[in-house]
Order: sequence, then structure tokens, then C-alpha cells
Amino acid sequence: MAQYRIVSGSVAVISIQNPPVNALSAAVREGLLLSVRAAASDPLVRSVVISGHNGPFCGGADIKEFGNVSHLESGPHLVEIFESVEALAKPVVAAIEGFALGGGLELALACHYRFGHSEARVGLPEVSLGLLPGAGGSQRLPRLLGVRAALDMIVTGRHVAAGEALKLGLLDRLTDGNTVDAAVRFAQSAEGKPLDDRRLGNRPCPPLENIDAFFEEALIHARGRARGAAAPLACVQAVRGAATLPFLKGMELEKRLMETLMTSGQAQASRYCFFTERGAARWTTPTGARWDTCRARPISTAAVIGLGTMGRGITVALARAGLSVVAVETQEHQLDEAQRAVSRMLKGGGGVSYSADLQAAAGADLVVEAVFEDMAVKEEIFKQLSSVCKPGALLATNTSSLDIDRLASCTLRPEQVLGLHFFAPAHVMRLLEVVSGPRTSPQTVAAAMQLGRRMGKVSVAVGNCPGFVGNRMLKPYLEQAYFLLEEGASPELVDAALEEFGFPMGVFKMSDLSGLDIGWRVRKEEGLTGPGVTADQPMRTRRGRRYSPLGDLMCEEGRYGQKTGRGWYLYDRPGARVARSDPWLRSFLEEYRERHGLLARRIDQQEVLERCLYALINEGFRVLEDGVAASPQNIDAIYVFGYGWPKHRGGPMFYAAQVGLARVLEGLEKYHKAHPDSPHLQPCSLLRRLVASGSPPIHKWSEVVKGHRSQL
Ligand SMILES: CCCCCC/C=C/CC(=O)SCCNC(=O)CCNC(=O)[C@H](O)C(C)(C)COP(=O)(O)OP(=O)(O)OC[C@H]1O[C@@H](n2cnc3c(N)ncnc32)[C@H](O)[C@@H]1OP(=O)(O)O
Repeated sequence: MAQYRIVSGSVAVISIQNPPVNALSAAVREGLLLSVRAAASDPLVRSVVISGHNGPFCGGADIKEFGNVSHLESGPHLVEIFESVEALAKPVVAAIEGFALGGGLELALACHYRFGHSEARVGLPEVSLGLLPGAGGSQRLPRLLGVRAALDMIVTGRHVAAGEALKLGLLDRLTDGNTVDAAVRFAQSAEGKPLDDRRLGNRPCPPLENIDAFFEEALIHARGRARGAAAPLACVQAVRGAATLPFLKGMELEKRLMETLMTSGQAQASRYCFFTERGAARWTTPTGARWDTCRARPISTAAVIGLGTMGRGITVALARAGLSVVAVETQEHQLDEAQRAVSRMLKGGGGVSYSADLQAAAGADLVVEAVFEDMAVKEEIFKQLSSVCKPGALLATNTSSLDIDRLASCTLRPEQVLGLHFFAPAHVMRLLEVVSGPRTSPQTVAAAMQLGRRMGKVSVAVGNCPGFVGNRMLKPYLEQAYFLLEEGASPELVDAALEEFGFPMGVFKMSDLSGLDIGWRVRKEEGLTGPGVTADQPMRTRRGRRYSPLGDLMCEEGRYGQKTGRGWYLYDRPGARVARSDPWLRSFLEEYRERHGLLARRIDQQEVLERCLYALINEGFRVLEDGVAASPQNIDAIYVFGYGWPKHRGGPMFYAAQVGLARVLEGLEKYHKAHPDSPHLQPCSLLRRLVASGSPPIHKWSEVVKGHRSQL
């Protein structure tokens, strides 16, 4: 797991060998320590180069070992190995190709010199795993870069490109050629030179003025951005230790903080998200097709139909992935505006051509329809595309809730029709729901999943149902939020509870941002409001269920959210972002309650969280039961990467498991008893069965789901 060889007569080259990312597993740690000792004791060896086998230097500690204390504790500890490296009396050079991340960069920091390939990147991303750089990184990096630059890298966890790393002083030299060869030559030139100053553990941190004020401010800033995550705050504390304590004392502090984080639920949740993101690529379909048995036809040209906000973002995402894109908009004035906007986003043309004619899509391998949410309009477009497009071309819709099967049946190629549900802004948001109907072929899904990866998306294969997975689960969440307003809560109270939980934005601020009119249009299509509803129908009941017309009434008042400068909050002008409380809304809610004989009661944050989140989670269990999502992990990936669910809480299904399924069930039963006219609060049978079978861990839920009719 660590290769050892002598080159040029005096240089020991130690190569970490653990594909695909050369993670520091127990076996690698063992091999590394043995190799360092061998180099120390061999009188012929006068310098050492540490590199990664077959490309990447090192992706850090082996994350797969984290859940298992016995794995973590077997083999030598990273801190001990890095101490031996730093203490070596012969110059040690890190030869960094690909990436040096986490423990990988900490290893490089223990070396006396760092050589990088010009395309390499380095970083300490532990914070995104709910951790801190716990093998000396929080103490050595500030000593090398100074507190400001080190704190930025450690708290954000960002990857730093080689060029920037050179400027920061993190890398000593760059090469465009063979990194190991260059490092070997350099190591030889350093043989016999003094090393004391090269050992970062020996150096003091560069001084910083007003150190207390600096760290107080850093803590406030980190707390503001952390949304309840503990790791960023621990990172600040550890770096403060580097700035104020001798090295060994700082190392003790780092260890204490790391031990607390390592065993926390937040680290467990963040780690789960890491594997969930990657697991989504291993998709399955109901026909038994799988990611590893299905070959995808390559897609190199695409057409986007409709250049509103979504269409523009999709065009940019496809062009950035290297596709040649034709962007089609039949409204000439919108076409010009879209062309300017897309060029701005792409900073130039970027392989995009424009047309007002649907015929321009004829040669594309993939067409993405992104016109507004009107079934009749989309049906007409799919009919035309079916005859215009070349055989074999995939026809996708970006609808966020409409029926894919209905669109497929308008074409002569239903097996090549699918949903590609992008999230706004489409060129920024990581999530892509790849929606397949019963007739969508496995090759179509494979091609879409592969394209998603090229665009840098977390692509999740889901089945077809109203709202697919994400929006289907959002509906009960929104509904409970409206009900809470009727019962006495304010948008501010509901949003504060959700933001404290870790969402970047509460539900009402989110609605204002996305536009209240979107849901209004969908409810009109569904016949829940608008001209189809007769005057004799009770206002707060639809189809025998409780219904809140609050959102409809807001739209009737012209309050669409940020775009009109008024929604659940007040904004300085249309399009402004800063939400202020609106006295009008308070009177509006009071009048509404009075009109409907509703008595406002005191609602606390716990009820807000339980009503909104348990209703959403309950729908998640129904999604699993129906087979619309293949696994709870897929649902969690959708929520973390598309809906702002905080990573340190793992996703809704993971959160349910962490809270305890029995407690979630009990909560739903309590609220359903109090609100029997709200079926979303009625615990679903899968949740009941899971609790009855002893609440198995999340990776075993599929065994209980089995046997159910499944679309996936
Ligand atoms: C008190 C206790 C003290 C203990 C001290 C422990 C110290 C810990 C410090 C650390 O080092 S924590 C780990 C820090 N490293 C990272 O966060 C890097 C994570 N990995 C990545 O960001 C990416 O994987 C990558 C390295 C940039 C490569 O990206 P790429 O897109 O090329 O490949 P992926 O699909 O992401 O990964 C391929 C494959 O490898 C698995 N994997 C990646 N990194 C690790 C890792 N560090 N450990 C174990 N496995 C890793 C990944 O899961 C993929 O596997 P799969 O089976 O195909 O899903």
C-alpha cells in the first residue's frame, strides 16, 4: 500500500498506492510509516520524495473507516506518521499531482518542501465532513500561510488551484512536466542543507494584530454562515490555538476538538451525504436495468426549446459541459434578450447558436423543452418534436410536476422521452432529477445520467408522479406552513424555526423568491382554485380535505413575492432581496382568521418543525413505498442538493432515522389526531411497518420496502 524504491542513487521515493484516490487507509498508514523508517535508517538514502501512485497524490484519510472505530484505531495514527516525516533528518519533498486533500495535504505540510503539478489542487475540506483538519493541518497551515489565509481555507474547505497555492506560499514550486522527476531533482539539490526552518511545527505563527478581536469577528462570521453546523466553529477555535499556543499545546487542542466532532451526529450526517451524493450515480430502473449494465449513447449536440429563466440556465449548463447547443425561442423579442443574457453568463458565445424555428432542433442528440408549465403547450411541442427530430434523439421536458407519460404518448418514440428536472438557477444548482416513465428505455436513462455527470450535477433517477420526488414532498411541507399561519403563526416565526434548523431560507422567504404565482398556476391547473371552483364550495376545504386559500388570496392581491416587491414580506422595490416584516400582512391574517372563525393560538418553534418536517418526511416514506425513489439515500440527495436541507442533518430520511422513527410516528399520530382533515399528517404504512420491525438502520429499509409495487 506504499511502494518504496531508491532512485538516482540517493533518493527514496515513497508512493502511496490505494486507488482510486490513494486514501490513507490503515494499510497505507502502516506502509507509509514503515517506508519513512526505512528511509531514515538507510545510510544510502540522503533525501525522500513522497508521491501518489498513478496520478493523484492523496484524497485524505479513508472516509469509509470513519464509521468504524476499530478500523480507525488499527494501524499507526496519522499524527504519529506526520511527526516522523517532519522529524526526518533528510529533506522530504511532497510531489503533488491531481489533488492533495485533507490528510493528503496534512501529509504534504509535514514534508519539508512541496512540489506541485500546475493542474493540481489542494485543500482541507474536512469541514464539509463535519470535521476539522485533525492530523496537524489546523496547526501547520496557519504557521505556513498566516492566520487569515489558513482560516479561510480551513473554514470554507475550498479546493485551491496550484497557481493560487504557489502565490499563497503553500506550494514551493510548480511544474508542467513530470512532478516526481522534478521533485527527485529538487530533493537531491536539498540534500545536506539545514531543515530546522522547513519544519512547520518548529515555526511560530506569523504575528497578527488585534488577535482577540480578529477571532471574535471570525467566530461571529462563521456562526452566521454555519447554519447550526459545529465544525466551522471548531475550525476557528483550532486556528486560534495555532495563533496563540505553542505547537504541541495547539496539537492537543486540535485532538480534543476533533474527538468531539468525530463522534457527533453532524459528522455522521455529513459523511452520509458524501456517500449519498456518489451513490446516486448507481441507479436502477424497474425493468432491472442498472448503471453498470447499460451503455449510454453519447450526447454531443443539444437543443433547448424556450428561453425563459430556466431555458437560459439549461443552455448555459449544457454549453459549459462542452455540448454544442442550439437555443430556440419562437418569440423574437425574447430571443434577442435571451441571447444577450446567455452570452453574458457564458462570457462569450460558447458553442451556442440561436433560432426562432423549432426545425433548428432537427439535428440535436437531445432536446430539452423548457417552456412554461402548460400541458397543452407542451403536448403540442412534443408532437412537433417527434416529427422534426432525427431518429434516436432524446426528447426531454424540464417540467417540475407535469405527467411525463402524457408527453411521451404524444410522440412516436415514448422510449426516448424523459424528464430532466433542473433547479433554478439551472447552471448553478447541483441537483438534476432524471425522470423516467414506464416506457422510458434504460439507455435513455443512462444517457441522461451520464450527461448529468458531465454537467457536474448530482443526478438522481426517479419515477414519474405529480411533482416527482422533490416537489411532491414539498407540497405537504408548504401546506403545513400555511395551516400554521391560519392557526396563529406568522411567516417570521415559521421562517425563523426553519432557518435555525439549518435551511438557508424559511419556507415563506423561499416562496417569495421563487414567486407565489407559480404555485397558484399549478393549483388552478389542478382545479383547486380559479374559475373552476364554484361559489358554493367551502373556501377552506377541497375534495374533503383541509385547504388553505391563503396563497391564492395573496396572488389575487397581486402579491407574487420579490418580483412584485410584496409577498409574505415587503421589499424595497420589485426584484429587491431584503425581506422586511409587513404590517399589512399581520392585519390581513387577523382579518382572515376572524372571517373564518379561527382563534389564533401560541405556536412554538418545535411545533413548526414537527408539523412541517414530519409531513415532508411522511411523504418521503410514501415515495419509497410507491417506488418513485429507489432508496432513502436518493431522497436525501435530492433534498440536500436541490432544496437546501442542511448537510449536517443528512437529508429528511436520515434525519427521521436520527430523531427515531418511533418518535416521528408518535408526532405524526399526535398532529393527525388534532388535524384529522389533513391526510398528509396521517402516518404512512411503511413508517408504521418500519417501527413495527424495530426501526432498522437506514441502509436496511429497502428490505422492509421490498414486496411493494415499485416503479423503479
Ligand atoms: C480523532 C481521530 C483523528 C482521525 C484523523 C483523521 C483525519 C481526517 C482528515 C481527512 O483527511 S478527512 C478526508 C478529507 N478528504 C476529503 O474530504 C476528500 C473527499 N473526496 C473528494 O473530494 C473527491 O472524491 C476527490 C478526491 C476530489 C475525487 O473526486 P472524483 O470526482 O474524481 O471521484 P469521486 O467519485 O468523488 O471518488 C471516487 C471514489 O473514491 C471514493 N473516495 C473519495 N475520497 C475518499 C476518501 N477520502 N476516502 C475513501 N473513499 C474516498 C469515493 O467514495 C468514490 O468511491 P465510489 O465507490 O465510486 O463511490
